[in-house]
Amino acid sequence: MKVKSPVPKAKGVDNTMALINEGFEFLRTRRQQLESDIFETRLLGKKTVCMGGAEAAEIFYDEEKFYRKNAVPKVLKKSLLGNGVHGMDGSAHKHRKQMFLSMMTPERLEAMKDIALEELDAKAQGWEKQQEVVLFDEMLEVLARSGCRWAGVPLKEDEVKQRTEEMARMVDSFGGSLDRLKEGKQARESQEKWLKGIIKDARAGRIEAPPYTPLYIIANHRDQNGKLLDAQTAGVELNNTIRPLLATAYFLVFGAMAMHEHPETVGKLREDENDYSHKFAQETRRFYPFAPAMAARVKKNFTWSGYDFKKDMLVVLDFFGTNRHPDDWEAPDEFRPERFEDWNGSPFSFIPQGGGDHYMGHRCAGEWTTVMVMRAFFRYFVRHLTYTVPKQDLSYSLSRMPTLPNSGFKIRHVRRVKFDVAEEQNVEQSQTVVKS
Ligand code: HEM
Repeated sequence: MKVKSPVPKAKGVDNTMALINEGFEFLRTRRQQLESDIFETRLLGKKTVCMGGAEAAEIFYDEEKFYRKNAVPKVLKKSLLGNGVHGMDGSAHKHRKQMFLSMMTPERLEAMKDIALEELDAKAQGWEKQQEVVLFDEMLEVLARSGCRWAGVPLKEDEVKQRTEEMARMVDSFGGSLDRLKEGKQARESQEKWLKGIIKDARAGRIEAPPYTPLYIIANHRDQNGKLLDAQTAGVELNNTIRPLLATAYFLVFGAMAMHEHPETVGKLREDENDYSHKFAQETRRFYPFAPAMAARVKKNFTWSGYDFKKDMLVVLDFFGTNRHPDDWEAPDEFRPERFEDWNGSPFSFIPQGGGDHYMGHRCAGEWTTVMVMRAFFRYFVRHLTYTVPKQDLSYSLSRMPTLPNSGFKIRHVRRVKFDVAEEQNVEQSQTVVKS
């Protein structure tokens, strides 16, 4: 890690527009240009300290040093995140986080993977009759159906399109365009109303949810004060167990594209020796962009790396740039799944879904499910399907957040070659995933 003294300031009075225009590369490029892993700038008119790299991540996830309340811009609460676990701190956060992690037992992780495979296989049957399939759109629907089933949320057939689109719009909203933020906000309002109703129905016994489902767990969760969550908050948290699964669609499409662009990976995925599919999924999450950064505020004054962090100061951690930091990753801009063979497992150098400890901090509660679904789908793509990849625009812009290959990854001539999805469902993954 390199920090210049004094810590440099990025050029420009306010860099909000530069961040929106440059997207994923904004933080990394500034750190490279300024030759410092910490620099100052102004974002949304406020002085902001930006940092990247594993050591910076370790500090950022130290709960003694940082808090989350009011760190993320309000517009993102109204579109992407809602008013729930993401902005909580201290013991209230740990109590709420425990609620999410109680859903992630090995059995329930396997169940998520199995449900998702079943939905994928059902969808793939239709692909055989279609001339062309846009993988991204298909993945969104498969994941929306899977997430609702896993969460115990009833999703009527005539609601699938609307609810999938809403969740997709919320996920797509965070990159700064006003139109997308507005659409994300409308989608969130509709979802919160829907899920608030589902919570009320579950509490009144009108919907029966088995006790291991997120719907049951959230509807019956009691906060530290011993009271049930109000129905609105419970709806927000229920959404936090379904909506984020749709983010996996981005990684699935990037992974499919990686197979196409690195054909030597296909045979290795098919063989899956030494859990190659796990390494392939990890490298897909490291290499391809999804979550660009996270914000927090300084809890109390402290000095680190020669810089004075002042109480309440806004600090942004560069996720994308940390996943490609040359201190931790050799040839970081190359796609190499094998690099995970002897990876040291640091919770701070590889942070596509946040860093630190899942139980103690804000690291993503759905990281294990994400990896398992990715791995199972990649295995399914190479072992149970054949398809061709027509000429298309597979370029993707790093200035759009989130981003995706322009074509959404089109495939043609799809055939299912093995029809027994149970073969994949029987591949247990939770033991390997929860470890790393
Ligand atoms: C590609 C898939 C996903 C990505 C990229 C992703 C990314 C993230 C990120 C960046 C955070 C914030 C970390 C921080 O605040 O430091 C987060 C938090 C969270 N994620 Fe995910 N996530 C994904 C899938 C999921 C899934 C499938 C679930 C649930 C089943 C989930 C549930 C959550 C929850 C509840 C939090 C809040 C944790 C907290 O504040 O303590 N995520 N995720």
